[in-house]
Amino acid sequence: METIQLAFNSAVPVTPDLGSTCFASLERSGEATTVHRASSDQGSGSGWDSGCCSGNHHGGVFGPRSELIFAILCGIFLIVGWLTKTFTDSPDWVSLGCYLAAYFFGGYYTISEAIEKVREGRLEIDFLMIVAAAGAASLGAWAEGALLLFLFSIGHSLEGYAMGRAKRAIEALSEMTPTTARLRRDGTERHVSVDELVVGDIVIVAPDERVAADGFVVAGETSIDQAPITGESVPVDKRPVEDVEAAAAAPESLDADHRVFAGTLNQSGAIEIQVTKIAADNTLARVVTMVREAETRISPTQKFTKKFERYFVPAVVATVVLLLFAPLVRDEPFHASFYRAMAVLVSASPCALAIATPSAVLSGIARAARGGILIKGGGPLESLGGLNSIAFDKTGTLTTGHPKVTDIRVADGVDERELLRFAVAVESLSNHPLAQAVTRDAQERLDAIADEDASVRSPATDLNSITGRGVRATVQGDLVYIGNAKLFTEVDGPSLPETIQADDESLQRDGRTTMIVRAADRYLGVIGLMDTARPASAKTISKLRELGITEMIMISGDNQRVADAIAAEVGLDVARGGLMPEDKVREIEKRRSEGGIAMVGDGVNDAPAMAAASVGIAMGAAGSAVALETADVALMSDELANLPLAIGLSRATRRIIRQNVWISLGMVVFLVPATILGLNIGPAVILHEGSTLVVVFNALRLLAYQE
Ligand SMILES: Nc1ncnc2c1ncn2[C@@H]1O[C@H](COP(=O)(O)OP(=O)(O)OP(=O)(O)O)[C@@H](O)[C@H]1O
Ligand SMILES: [Zn+2]
Repeated sequence: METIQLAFNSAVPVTPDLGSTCFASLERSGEATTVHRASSDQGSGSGWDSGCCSGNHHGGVFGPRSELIFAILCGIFLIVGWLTKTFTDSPDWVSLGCYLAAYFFGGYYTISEAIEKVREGRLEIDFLMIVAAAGAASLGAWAEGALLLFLFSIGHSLEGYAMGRAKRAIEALSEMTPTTARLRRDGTERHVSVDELVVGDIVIVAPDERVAADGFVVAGETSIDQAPITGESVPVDKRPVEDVEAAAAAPESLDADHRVFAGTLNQSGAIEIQVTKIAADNTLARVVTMVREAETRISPTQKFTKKFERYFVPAVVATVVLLLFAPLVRDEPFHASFYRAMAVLVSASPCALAIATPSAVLSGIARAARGGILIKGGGPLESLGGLNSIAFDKTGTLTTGHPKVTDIRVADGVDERELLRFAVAVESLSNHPLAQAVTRDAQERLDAIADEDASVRSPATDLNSITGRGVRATVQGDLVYIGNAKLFTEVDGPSLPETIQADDESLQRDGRTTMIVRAADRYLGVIGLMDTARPASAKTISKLRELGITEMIMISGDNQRVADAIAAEVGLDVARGGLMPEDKVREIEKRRSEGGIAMVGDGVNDAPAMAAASVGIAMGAAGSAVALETADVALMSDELANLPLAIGLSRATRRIIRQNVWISLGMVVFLVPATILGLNIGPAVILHEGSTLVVVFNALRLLAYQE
């Protein structure tokens, strides 16, 4: 019976059936994926359905390792049988008994699998093995038959075991979340299952405990090891939010020092958190689901190998049938021809080829996930490894995304307080990073220069954002516009006065992002903001350059001067400023045609550009559901520093895929003529299985990939 253990949520149908690509599955089951649900009697072995040559983990009397143990028993009986026959005078039935036992243990899983596949109309290599072994027995060549079964079963149980390892590396992620939480409700504390938690619950997290739910801190201070989610090695400090209601209303816009994620490890302080996501919906659960889905997406190389097999399989079948007619042209008994044909079939079965890419993709994705990088399938993984250009968004990607108000230039005859009040009223409705900075800093300045009661402030209504330009809202009946100079060339009303224009330009020359404020027909002034480059950006860029990324550009909606300043600071070649989202898309497409290009953004307003790129990479995806869903590659941490790891790993994966394809094809190319010319089925099986194992273990090296 073929089973695969889905450690949890067995409703997720995501098991690639590598088997459907295997030779000899005389193509009745051409579908790409087949689902094998866990059967309840299975142990903990999260096997991998490498279908092709079985390779599954079978449960059984010895638990999840039964298949391997059976294979070993087969080998032992084979040796004992051979020794007694060769070196003792014991009666024949002793060695025959041993061989029969060897047949039983070696053939048990092979037969049950072959039967199951034949029922599904698939004729695979296990069936051939049985035929060959039975043929051997009927000719009295018990030892040879047992050797075949032994080699076949040991090879495939090892292969299944190895693939299970890669699979477990992913499943391990999901085991990070605790199953129970300490819930405080109605003044009492009790342990409940995490599935019972609802949004708004207060959960207590003790020191050295894993956080039970996604949420934000409402009491206590601590630092948290977020490595399971973001791959960051340094714990992140956490402190309570100031305004619980506001935090609950918009948990996604909270800073990293308030938000916590299920599965991360609390360090020394006890904290209370308010739950923002139910268990099934938390970041880790979503990541695990996506990683599982990712494994099933077919990569370009896999497409190629499948196509190859479509032509290859019929060719081999034809050859084998021809070989069966050898006695017509050669003087040899039929069983010799039959054996040769079987040996050719084994040799030509592209098991190694079928598993070459999926094993590497699986290991690569698992290794990336451990580093806080979610790669959504073999496609993105392979494209990521082949990149030579990367485009970056500016705000929140290369810069911290937390701009500060640095300058306030008031127009002649305007009271600074008026400018600030309008700005705060309007921008408090927007959640653009610039707006957040204005709301915070201008309010602070307002508090400093005019000790007024904030409640008398007139609120703004009807906020409209004008993409790439700014915002519009109504305050006390006045239409207020805030945005860049371009905005005011496009909207009705008086055009930009020269003084304002001069202020705007002088601020820009100092590398400031600027916003001009106009209420009704009056220009009130210009606000200058500055965002600083992330400390890690420059180092990351130079690492990427070392990795051989030749072209790196910045595409920004901010003005050209700011774009240039930041680009120079972090070491980018080209900066394009003043771009609308559609300009960004055009910029990407222009470069895409010259080869692969990735777009790195924070996933909020960069979605079109990310979609246009060969690979869309989102940063800070742990904090943004949208970024997590839409990107091809999601860097869970809000750090660019993981990008070189992602690219290095993808390159290594591509390299290993290439090696694997050569190894598997090479073995077929060698074995087919060799068996036609007389190589025995025994060595053919050893080499065939050997190449399959080499391919899988080669792929597993990726699990240990270091930057
Ligand atoms: N809420 C706002 N208030 C004032 N001006 C704004 C606002 N939103 C956008 N702008 C103006 O529009 C410009 C472009 O904004 P947009 O959000 O498109 O930039 P972006 O492409 O995300 O920028 P970056 O490349 O810096 O990430 C800003 O530089 C600013 O001048
Ligand atoms: Zn095989």
